[in-house]
Amino acid sequence: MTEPLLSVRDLKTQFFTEDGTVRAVDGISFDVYEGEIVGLVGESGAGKSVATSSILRLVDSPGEIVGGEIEFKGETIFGLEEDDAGELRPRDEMLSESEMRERIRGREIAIIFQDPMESLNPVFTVGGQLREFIEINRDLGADEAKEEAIDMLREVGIPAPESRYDEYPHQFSGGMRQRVLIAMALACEPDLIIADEPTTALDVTVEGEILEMVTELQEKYDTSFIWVTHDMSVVAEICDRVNVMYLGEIIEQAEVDDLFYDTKHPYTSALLDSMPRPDRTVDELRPIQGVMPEAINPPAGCRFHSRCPEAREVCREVHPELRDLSEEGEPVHTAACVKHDAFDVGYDESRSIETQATGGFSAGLTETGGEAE
Ligand SMILES: Nc1ncnc2c1ncn2[C@@H]1O[C@H](COP(=O)(O)OP(=O)(O)OP(=O)(O)O)[C@@H](O)[C@H]1O
Ligand code: NI
Repeated sequence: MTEPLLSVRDLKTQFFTEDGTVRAVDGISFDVYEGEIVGLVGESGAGKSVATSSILRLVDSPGEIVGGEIEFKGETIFGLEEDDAGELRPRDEMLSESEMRERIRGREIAIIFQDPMESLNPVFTVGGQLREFIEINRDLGADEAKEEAIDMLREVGIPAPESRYDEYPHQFSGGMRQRVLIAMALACEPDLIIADEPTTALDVTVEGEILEMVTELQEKYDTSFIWVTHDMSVVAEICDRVNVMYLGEIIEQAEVDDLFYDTKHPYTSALLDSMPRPDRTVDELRPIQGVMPEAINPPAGCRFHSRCPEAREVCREVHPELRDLSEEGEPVHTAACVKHDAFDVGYDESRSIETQATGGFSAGLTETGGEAE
């Protein structure tokens, strides 16, 4: 197998707040290979955005990447080592802040956010902003950059790009603005585009059109994507491989078809049951029970046990690491759930517990779990 374009290993990012340490990203590992769209999916607060800002080293105080490694095209975006005194310090080969700013962000790794108005300036024309961005990042002259900007607008499906070039962001619809941001992201021909819920605020039809366009552009440019979403139907539509996040951890990792048709983690099943599907009526939708606990004090054992319909006593005690559960010769499919035989921690013999998913107990009672033994 070829080397991954991006490799994230045991990444940990925390926020040091007055209330305590928020373990927003708590030891995640995943790879992105050339030309694939990798999903990062999970409910609000799972740590998806913190994970992506960590990859760009854009985590601000009181947040900090406290551990792990991020390698991109053989270079170290993040990595620590112990010095002679046993203190952790950045490795020598770690890219400097100016290298990140001037060479990596925007050029080699582009990012698209949910709200295009965060990235577009309302007082300048759309075309002007795109042209300036191309001028700066690709060292082109103004005329050439303008031509390129119009081409890019056409490429992302803006009708009559020559005349729309001179319009202001507020004259564009939400979907059109998001297309402009995709044009901006593609303009520098980056190797990787990180898309953080770019279609979440749009209506389903517009979202569908944009996802279709991205799929086409992805094939044309062979760009890799990390696609952040809380929506499994978006995953189904666009991703090649998926990482499911829960409370700072990745709990299942698989190719998209395997994730949908051979689901291994109860949280993934719950996410899938909560999403509309063509083969089900709306009445059959089952929202995930309970709320995600705080990332300041994650529950012991499996972090999902307080909401899991299949939880047993052992789930309160054993904190499962991701394990590959695929058959020999099959693509890797990892999950962090002890109900699978591969974990061999006595799940079958363990007694079922009541959780928010089975009814009966409040979040407080199941999380402390004191009366179990
Ligand atoms: N600046 C901050 N200070 C303190 N905690 C933070 C900060 N930013 C994020 N967090 C916490 O980190 C955790 C992960 O947040 P993150 O924004 O990554 O979630 P997410 O999966 O992107 O959710 P959403 O779908 O709502 O965007 C949450 O518990 C959040 O409260
Ligand atoms: Ni987010």
